[in-house]
Amino acid sequence: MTVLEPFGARLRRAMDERGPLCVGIDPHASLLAEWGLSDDVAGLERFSRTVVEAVADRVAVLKPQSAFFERFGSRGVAVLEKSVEEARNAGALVVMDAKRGDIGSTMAAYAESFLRKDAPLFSDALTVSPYLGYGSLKPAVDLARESGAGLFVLALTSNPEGGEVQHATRSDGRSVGATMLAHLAAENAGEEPLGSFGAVVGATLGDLSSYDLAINGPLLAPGIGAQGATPADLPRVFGAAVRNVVPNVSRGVLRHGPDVSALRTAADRFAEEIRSAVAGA
Ligand SMILES: O=C(O)c1cc(=O)[nH]c(=O)n1[C@@H]1O[C@H](COP(=O)(O)O)[C@@H](O)[C@H]1O
Repeated sequence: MTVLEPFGARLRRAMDERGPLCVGIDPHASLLAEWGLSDDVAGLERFSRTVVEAVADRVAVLKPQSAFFERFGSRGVAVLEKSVEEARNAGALVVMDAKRGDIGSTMAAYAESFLRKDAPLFSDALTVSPYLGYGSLKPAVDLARESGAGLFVLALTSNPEGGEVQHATRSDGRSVGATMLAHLAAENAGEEPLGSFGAVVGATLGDLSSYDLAINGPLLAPGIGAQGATPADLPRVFGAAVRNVVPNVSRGVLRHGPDVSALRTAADRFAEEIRSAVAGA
């Protein structure tokens, strides 16, 4: 089996070559309807194929949201498998957005599902939740390292409800979100050109200058488009860390379908706005 180069190195190269945009594959029932597709496996397959065809050859990352596929049971998961394969074949990195998190022994099984190189759903990286304790993610960290894959750990999420957990202060005065960032910085120490263990930090959060975002790893930044953030917000939110930001746009691009060239144009427009915002930072 070929050994993959570490995810962080592959991601850095993809960001340099294609720009950092991540397009989400989020087949909401409402989007299937807007695209004139049926709310079934055939509609799901057409939707996902169209997004891959439109953007997998031009963006650094595609992020399928697993729930929208799981909704259709095993046949939906089969579509997800195919989408991952097609997107990777077209040169995009795939971040599986499944937000897994469990006690360590069960976490090992989730890791086997997404991070073992020959698993049917193997993805370049996986979103994970550390709220059973960062240490519970160890099996995923270990297998990701072995496979050349990565993780995106929920640190400061884009939704307004996240603060009650993530901004909570520990007895040592550090917030829970900052603690997750510190764990990731330790994971990525010494890695070049970029570590493989990223944080999810919402682009919607405003000024994050009180957080140390210098984790030497990627920062997946959802919230642009439908949740109200814009590419122009990125330098203000992320400061010097903006060069490691992978901004995600899902509905902001997807609402332009089903026309392939309209989807491409929308993705290109976001990519260009992101490029100029980051260049001016
Ligand atoms: O991990 C994520 O991707 C994620 C974390 C977060 O804090 N906020 C967030 O919106 N997401 C995901 O990012 C995508 C955002 O979609 P749009 O709001 O349509 O651009 C969805 O798939 C969310 O599940």
